[in-house]
Amino acid sequence: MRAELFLRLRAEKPLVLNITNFVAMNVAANVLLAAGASPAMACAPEEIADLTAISGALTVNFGTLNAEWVVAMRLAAEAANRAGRPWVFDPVAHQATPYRGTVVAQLLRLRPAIIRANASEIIALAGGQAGAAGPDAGDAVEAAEGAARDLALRLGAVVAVTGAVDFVTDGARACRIAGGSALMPQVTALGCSLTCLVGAFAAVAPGDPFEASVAALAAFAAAGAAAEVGASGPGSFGWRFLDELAALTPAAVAGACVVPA
Ligand SMILES: Nc1ncnc2c1ncn2[C@@H]1O[C@H](COP(=O)(O)OP(=O)(O)O)[C@@H](O)[C@H]1O
Ligand SMILES: Cc1ncsc1CCOP(=O)(O)O
Ligand SMILES: [Mg+2]
Repeated sequence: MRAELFLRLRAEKPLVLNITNFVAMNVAANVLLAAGASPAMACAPEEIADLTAISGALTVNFGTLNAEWVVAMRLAAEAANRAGRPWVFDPVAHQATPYRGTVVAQLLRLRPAIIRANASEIIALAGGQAGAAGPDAGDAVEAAEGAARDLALRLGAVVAVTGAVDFVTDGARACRIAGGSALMPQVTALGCSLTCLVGAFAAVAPGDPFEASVAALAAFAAAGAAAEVGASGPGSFGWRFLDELAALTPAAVAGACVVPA
């Protein structure tokens, strides 16, 4: 299934609309291009519904939030729902401020198909006490697995928690994905970029956000492990990672360590 989705992504090059943060815009566009998708970054409320309607999927990331972007995010999520397109939510550091907390509640009501976040963000989303307030995780993925299952059932969404070993669940099914590299959290916006890649896989997997999420995380795990070979730090890892994403094969995506949980 993962290899098939990857081949479909490469063949169809889906247009993926991303409302993402200033830090991630360039990084994520390069990640999507390297993986084989077609990225569009936008945030104007005036055009966001129109752009959503012509895109295969929408991703929403509120890392560098402001009031105008919140309007765009709501309009885009509503347009995605109207058009039957999946939308993926990355609530970066939503636990940091009351403003983010208000916005996260508004956006969750608009029914994301997939939530992709780190362990601290998922724990906080489920109402728990997170070990970090900023964009970097302060909790292990294992500590967020219960919260992820609860959220998936409560929201009717797939929840993908990332870290050293990722965890994906739709409330009924669950699996863990190992691989990647400890250098990944040392390169900014790779988590945000992964959210965009989850959107790309969701665009070519209509009706199966669970498999789409697993495939995207497996692709990152495979490319991350390969990029670590020969990398001497976060800088060289960053460009090697893009090269490895571009060089990914269906066999490498299928061969990633994915274990039912
Ligand atoms: N210690 C680690 N070892 C291997 N892969 C990791 C590690 N930490 C994060 N990753 C990978 O980095 C990517 C981004 O995840 P993460 O760092 O959790 O997101 P965020 O940047 O949103 O906090 C994911 O593919 C994840 O599997
Ligand atoms: C540093 C930073 N500040 C606001 S958004 C952002 C990027 C976070 O990226 P990621 O969640 O992928 O580490
Ligand atoms: Mg993040």
